[in-house]
Amino acid sequence: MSLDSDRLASTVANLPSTDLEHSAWLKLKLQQLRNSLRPGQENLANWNGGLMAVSAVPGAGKSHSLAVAAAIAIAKHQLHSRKQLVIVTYTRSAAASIKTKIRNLLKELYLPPGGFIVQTLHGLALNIANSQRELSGLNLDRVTIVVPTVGHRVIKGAVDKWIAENPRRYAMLIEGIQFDGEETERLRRQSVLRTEILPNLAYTVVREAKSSGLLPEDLQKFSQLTTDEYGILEIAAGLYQQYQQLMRSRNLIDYDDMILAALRVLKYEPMRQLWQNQVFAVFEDEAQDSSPLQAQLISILAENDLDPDLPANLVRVGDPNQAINSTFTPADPIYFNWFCRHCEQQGNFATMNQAGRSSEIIIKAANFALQWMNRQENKQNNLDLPFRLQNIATVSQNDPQPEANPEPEGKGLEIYQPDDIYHTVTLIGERVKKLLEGNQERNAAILVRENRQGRFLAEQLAYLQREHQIRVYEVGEVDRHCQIPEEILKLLQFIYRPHSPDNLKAALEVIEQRGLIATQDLNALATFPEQFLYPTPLQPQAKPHIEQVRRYCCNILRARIELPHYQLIPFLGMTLKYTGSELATVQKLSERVNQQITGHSSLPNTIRALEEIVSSEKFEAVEEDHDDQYTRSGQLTIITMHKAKGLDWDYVFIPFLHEDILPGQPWIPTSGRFLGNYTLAEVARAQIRAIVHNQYQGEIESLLIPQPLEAWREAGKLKQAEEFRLLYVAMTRAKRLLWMSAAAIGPFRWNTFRGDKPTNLQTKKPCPILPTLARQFPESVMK
Ligand SMILES: Nc1ncnc2c1ncn2[C@@H]1O[C@H](COP(=O)(O)OP(=O)(O)OP(=O)(O)O)[C@@H](O)[C@H]1O
Repeated sequence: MSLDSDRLASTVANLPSTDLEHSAWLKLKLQQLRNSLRPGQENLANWNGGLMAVSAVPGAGKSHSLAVAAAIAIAKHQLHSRKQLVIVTYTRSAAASIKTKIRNLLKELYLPPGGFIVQTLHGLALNIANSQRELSGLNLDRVTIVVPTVGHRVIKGAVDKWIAENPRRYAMLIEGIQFDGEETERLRRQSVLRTEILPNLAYTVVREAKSSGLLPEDLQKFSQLTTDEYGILEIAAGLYQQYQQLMRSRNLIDYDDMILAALRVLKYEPMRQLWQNQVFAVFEDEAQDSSPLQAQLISILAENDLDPDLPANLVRVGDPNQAINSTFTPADPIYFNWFCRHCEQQGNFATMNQAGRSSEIIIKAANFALQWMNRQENKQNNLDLPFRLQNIATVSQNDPQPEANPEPEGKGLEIYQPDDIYHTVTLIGERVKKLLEGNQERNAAILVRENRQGRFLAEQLAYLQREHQIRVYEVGEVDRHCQIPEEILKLLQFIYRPHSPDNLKAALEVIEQRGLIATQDLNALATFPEQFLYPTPLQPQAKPHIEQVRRYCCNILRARIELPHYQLIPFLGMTLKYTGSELATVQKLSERVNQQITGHSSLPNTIRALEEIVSSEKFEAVEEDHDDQYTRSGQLTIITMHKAKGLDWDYVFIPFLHEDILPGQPWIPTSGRFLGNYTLAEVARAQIRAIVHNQYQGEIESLLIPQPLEAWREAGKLKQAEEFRLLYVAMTRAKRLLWMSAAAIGPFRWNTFRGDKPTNLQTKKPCPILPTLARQFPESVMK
C-alpha cells in the first residue's frame, strides 16, 4: 500500500525534529497504517506476540495485510539485523513482491530497510543448514539438489534394487488377484510393475513420508500394523529405504533433505538458541499448503530462546478453501485447520472475510458454490468438509482499494451451454474480441483443467492474434518446451539400445503423448521388442494401428544408420512434429549438446550430455516464464486452474466444465488392474496420512491404518473435495466477468484428443455445480 501524495506532502512538511516528536509522529503514522486496513486485516496489524491464526477468503488481501502488519511490527518492536521478523512464503515471486511492499512501507516511515527477511521455506532451510555444516551434514560443494520425478533415475534405481532384494514379494505382486501363469501376461505385468506401479509408489511414498518426518524405519514399524495381502506399506518402506541409500551414495539431496538438515542444526541447543535469539517472530503466508516438516521448522524458529514454554511468536495466514495441492503433494490443509482450531480455543484466531477483487455477483456465485459443494458431503465434523464455512463479503464503501468490487461486465456471471467444444471456442473468441479489442488496459484468461484443453483452445484461437492483434499466451506451451530435452533423450536411448523393453516403452510413450500414434496398451508392444520391431513371416499379421506404430519406430531407428549422430536431435525434433518455437528450442538443445561433446562426439556421449541436462534441470526453453507475463493487459492467457492460483483477471472464462473431469472419478490405469481395484500409491498415501494425523493428535495408541479398499475410497473423497476447491479457486480469479460453460458434446478423453484430426465427439454431462448455479442465477443463463 502507499500513503496518498497529499498525506505524504504534509508528512514531509511536518517531519519531527526531536526524538520525542519522532516517536509521536511514528505512532500517528502507524495508526494511519492500521486504519488503512479492513476489519479482519486489522487483527493482524494489532498482533502483539504469541500464536495467531488468520483464515482469509480469496482476494482478502493476505499478502497486502501481511506486509503492512510486518512493517508495523518492525517499527513497534524496533527490529534490526540481529532481531528480525522472518516472513515465509511458498514461491520466490511472492517473496519478492512482499519484500518490495515492506521496503516501501518502511521508507514511508523513514525507517531503515532492515529488521526483516522474506524467504521461501526452502531458502530459509538452506540458510539454517548452511550455518553449521557439520551439524546439518549438508555440504553444498559436494552435493547436488535434485527434484526426483517418477521417471528419475534414482526412483528407477530404487525400484530395481527393491525387486532384486525382494523376489518373494515381487512374485506376489505379479500374481495379483488372479493369474493363470501365462508367460506373455507375466512379462506384461513385470513391465507394468517395474516401469509404472512401483516407481509411482516410490515417488509418492518418499515425498509423503519424508515431508511428514517419517524415516524408512518408522514406516517399516508401522507396516507391522497392516494386514493386507501385498504388505503395501512394507513395500513402500523398502522402496523408501533404497531411495535414501541411492541418494546418499550419489551425493544427491532433495528439498526435504534441506529441511531435515536445518532441523538437525536446530536440534543442537546452542544453535537453536542462536537462531531463536535472532528471530523475533515468524509470519507465514499460504499456510494451508505447509507439510508437517515445514510447520515444525517455522514453529521451532518462532519459539522464545530463553523460555520454550512461552508461546511461540508465530502468525500463520492462509485460506484452507484454496488448498489445491493436497492430493498429489504432501501439502495437507488439515494441519492449518487444526492450528486455526487451537488458536480459536485460545482466543487468538481471526478471519479476513472482505474482498474487493470481484463484482458482487461473482462473489455471490462463489459463496453459493461453496455452500452447495459442502452440502454434497454428509459429514459430522466440520473439519472434514471440503470447505471451511467462510463466506466472502464485499468491502465497505470507504475501502482504500481502488475500484474495489468493480461494476460487472455484461451479466457479471454468464453461464452457457454451447453445442460442442468448437461452438465453445467460437463463443469465447467473439466475446474476447469485443472485450479486449477496444480495451487494451483490461486482461482476460481461459482457465482449463488439463493442458490438452489449453492447447486445443490456443490452436483454435490463434486467429485473435493474427487478425485482431490480441495476444494469446498459452502458458502450457512453455511447459511443453521444458519437456523437450527429456523427450529427445528417450528417443536417443531407444535408438542406441532398441532391444531394451524399457527404452522401447519410454520412446512409445513419447510418441503417444505427442499424439502421433493411437493410445493403446504399450506394455503389450514393448514386452518383446525384437518380435515387435522385426516380425518374422511366421508371426500373425499385426493389426493396422500396431503396424503404424512399428513403422514409426523403424523410421526412427533407420536414422541411426543414415544420419551422422550430430544431426539426430534436429531429425527427432522433426519426427516428433515439433513446430515454431519448439523447433527453435530443439535447435538450441542440439547446439548445446554438440558444443559439449566437441572432440569426442558419439551417440553414447550425446546421450550422456543430454542426461546431464535433463537431470540438472538447467536447460531453459527459448521462452521464459513469469507471473506478470500471465496477467499482461490486452492479453488473453490460457492457463490451468492450478497455475491460476494467486492471480486474477478482469474476465475469466471457464469452459469444458464436464462431470467426468470435474469432479471426475479416481482412476485406476487398465494396465494395473491385476492388483485390484485401487492403486498402490494412493493407498500408501492414505495410510501414511492416517499415521501422521494420529501422531499429530497424540493418539497413536488408537491408530488404525485403513485397509487398501477403505484407503482408496478415502483418497477418492479427498480428490473430489479438492476438485471442487479447484473450481472455487478458478471462479474467484474473476474481477468483472465470470464466464462458465459445459458443451453438450465433447471428446471422450482430452488426453487422447487431437483438435486437428476428425474425432467422434460424445454427449457430456455438465459438472453438477453448473445446472445448480443456473437455477440459482437464472438471469445469468445465456441463450
Ligand atoms: N486494506 C487494503 N487497502 C488497499 N488495498 C487492499 C487492501 N487489502 C487488499 N487490497 C488489495 O486487494 C488486492 C488483493 O490482495 P491480495 O492479492 O493480497 O489478495 P489475496 O488474499 O492474496 O488473494 P488470493 O488468495 O485470492 O490470491 C490487492 O490488489 C491488494 O493491494
